[in-house]
Amino acid sequence: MKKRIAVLPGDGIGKEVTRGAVDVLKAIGERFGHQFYFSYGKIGGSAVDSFGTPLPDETVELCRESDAVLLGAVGGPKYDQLPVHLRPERGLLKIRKELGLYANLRPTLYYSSLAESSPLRKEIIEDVDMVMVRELTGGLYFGKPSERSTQNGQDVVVDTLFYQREEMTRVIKLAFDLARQRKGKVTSVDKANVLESSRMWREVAEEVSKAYPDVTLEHVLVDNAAMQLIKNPRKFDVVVTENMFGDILSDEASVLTGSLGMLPSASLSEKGPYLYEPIHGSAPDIEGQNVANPLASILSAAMMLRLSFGLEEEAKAVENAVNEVLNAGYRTKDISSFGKKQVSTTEMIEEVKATILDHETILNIMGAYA
Ligand SMILES: NC(=O)C1=CN([C@@H]2O[C@H](COP(=O)(O)OP(=O)(O)OC[C@H]3O[C@@H](n4cnc5c(N)ncnc54)[C@H](O)[C@@H]3O)[C@@H](O)[C@H]2O)C=CC1
Ligand SMILES: CC(C)CC(=O)C(=O)O
Ligand SMILES: [Mg+2]
Repeated sequence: MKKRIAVLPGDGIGKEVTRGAVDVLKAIGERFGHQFYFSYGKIGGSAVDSFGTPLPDETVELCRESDAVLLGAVGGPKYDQLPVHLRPERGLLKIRKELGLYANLRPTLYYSSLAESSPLRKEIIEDVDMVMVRELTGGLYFGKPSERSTQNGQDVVVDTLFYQREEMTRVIKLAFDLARQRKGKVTSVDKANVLESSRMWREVAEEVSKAYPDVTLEHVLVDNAAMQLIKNPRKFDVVVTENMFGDILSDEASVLTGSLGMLPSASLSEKGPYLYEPIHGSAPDIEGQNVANPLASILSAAMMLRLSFGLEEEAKAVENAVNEVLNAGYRTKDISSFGKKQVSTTEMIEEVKATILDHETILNIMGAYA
């Protein structure tokens, strides 16, 4: 198979972890005989430095011409004082909008070998297997007006939460379709006791559910959901929610796996290309130290193999390699614990790659005797 992949490493540890996903995709290409062509583009602060904008037209073009997009992360203190339209995060929001990436899938999976890395007790997190479906191109992050002004001598500020009913319907439908392939339960998270947008969200969820009699729908208010995620996470299968709630709850959910550095994501659109990125940010506090966990980015590459290219066996090979490396005791600093082998970002990437390629050697040897 031949595929073109746009790679947008972005800023901070985005660059460090994206190298891992690219290396792993190359190893998969080598083992399974695929040709992946990588083209690099700028986004975020690095694009501001080179082009004076967080999302140059060239980058949008590159993504549109590609079969899939791999993104690192954007942002950093260097850019915090820039006017809003030049902030790195604007580049990320804009590429999501430009590519119509309305649904962001964030799976949270229990890794038995990482049980001791989570601050939560093993009995609570054991066997957690949920997917958060986050609406990605509407809500507060995109609402207009979003501005400051002065009224009667007072500084005032407004952000707008805007949704069209159809924007809610399409992402909620996707969540129901996903639940049908999984454990058959959708938890719709909102704040319908206060927000009109959430009352519409709840209505839409009820409407959509009529076409899915085999899927159970429950509504949970977002504050309660934040608590249940920590207290009783096994109750969740597919969680669907609007943009900002999903952003916040998915960082919280990452604690169930052991680290923010473990959670991958896939952003889906009507026509593609889809975009894959770890859920974490550019982590300026650990940038340049070669300690970032590359597994969220590597697991995002596995999602790309599965969802964009239909390469299930290859996706499993990546996920199995990650599991094997964790089972063998290799740990970046964020998931490290007593008695384990603490490794750097680059060493972790090498371990995953070697595990993928080792299997090729074993398969070749077996082939020779078949
Ligand atoms: N998708 C994106 O590009 C995102 C960008 N951001 C941006 O990133 C910058 C930093 O934001 P923060 O609030 O610090 O969030 P962050 O997600 O970058 O980091 C939060 C904490 O988790 C740690 N962490 C994150 N990823 C890790 C990894 N792979 N391995 C080990 N530790 C990891 C960091 O060291 C930090 O202590 C800001 O400019 C923010 O706007 C934040 C979230 C998402
Ligand atoms: C620019 C932000 C919305 C990025 C973020 O926190 C995320 O997508 O998780
Ligand atoms: Mg976030």
